[in-house]
Amino acid sequence: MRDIGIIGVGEIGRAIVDGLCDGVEDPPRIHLSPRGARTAAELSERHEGVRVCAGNQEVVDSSEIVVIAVRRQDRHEALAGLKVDDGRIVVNVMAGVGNDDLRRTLATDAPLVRAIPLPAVRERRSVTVTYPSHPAVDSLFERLGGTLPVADEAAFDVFSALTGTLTTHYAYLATLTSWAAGHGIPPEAAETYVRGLFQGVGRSLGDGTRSLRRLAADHETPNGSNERIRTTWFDRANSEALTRALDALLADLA
Ligand SMILES: NC(=O)C1=CN([C@@H]2O[C@H](COP(=O)(O)OP(=O)(O)OC[C@H]3O[C@@H](n4cnc5c(N)ncnc54)[C@H](OP(=O)(O)O)[C@@H]3O)[C@@H](O)[C@H]2O)C=CC1
Repeated sequence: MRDIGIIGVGEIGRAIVDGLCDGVEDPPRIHLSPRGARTAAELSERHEGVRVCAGNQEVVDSSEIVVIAVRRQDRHEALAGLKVDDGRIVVNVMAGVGNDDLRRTLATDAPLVRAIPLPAVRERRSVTVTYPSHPAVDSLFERLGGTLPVADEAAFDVFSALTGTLTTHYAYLATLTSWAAGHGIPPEAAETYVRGLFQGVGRSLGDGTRSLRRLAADHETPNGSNERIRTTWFDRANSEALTRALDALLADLA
C-alpha cells in the first residue's frame, strides 16, 4: 500500500508516522488530517513523503488505508459526513469503539479493522493486535514490529484491557523511587537504580524459555526479601483487586 491516511494526528498517530518513515528507504506516502496542526506540520517537515491535507475528506480520498486515531469522544465530529467508498480500508485504533459503532458513523461498506498500536511502534518494536485480520493491515503493522490477529472482538477487548495496565507499571516504579527518596536517597540516584533494576526485568522477559511464574520463582530466595514483599503486598486481596479492575475495564470496552 503506497498511500496511508491518518485522521487524528496526536500521540499514536505520530508514533505510526515515525515508525513507517524514520530511516526507511522506501516509505509510503502519508496524508495527515489538519487538526493537531503543530504535530502534523512537524511530521511533514521531518519526513519527505508526509503531507498535511486541507480536511478529513481529503485524507480519505488520498489513501488506500485510512487510520482513525482521534479520541473516542471526538469521533462523531471528526467522521460524520465523510464519504468512504468500499475500496478503502479503514483502521480503527480508538479504544472502546467497536466496528459496528464506527460503521454506523461512517455509513460505509469498506472493510473496518480494529487495531491496538502502542507508542513503541515508533521504534518498530511493538506487536499490534488486529481484528478482523486483513492482509493489507496486517502487513502494515508487520512493518511496525509485528501483528497479532485475534479470532473475535471479545478477544480483542481482552488484549485492549491489558494495554490499560502500562502506566500503572510506571507509577509503581515512581512510587518505589519516592519511597527511597523519603529515606534520604538522592532522588536521581534512586531513580537511576530503579530504572536499572527493571531494565533487567525487561531483558529477562525476552527469555521465552521460562514462564512468568518460573521467572518469579527463579528471582526469589525462599523466605527472602522478594518473597516477603510479594506475599505481604501483592497478596490475594491485591491480586483480586487488580482482577476486578480489569474486569470492570473489559466491561466498559466491550
Ligand atoms: N496513546 C496511546 O498509546 C494509544 C491510543 N489509542 C487510541 O488512539 C486515539 C488517539 O489517542 P492519542 O493519540 O493518545 O490522543 P491525542 O489526544 O494525542 O490525539 C488525538 C488527535 O486527534 C485530533 N483531533 C481531534 N478532533 C479531530 C477532528 N475533528 N479531526 C481530526 N483530528 C482531530 C486532536 O487534535 P487537537 O490536538 O487539535 O485536538 C489530536 O491531535 C484514542 O482513541 C485512543 O484510544 C490506541 C492505542 C494506544
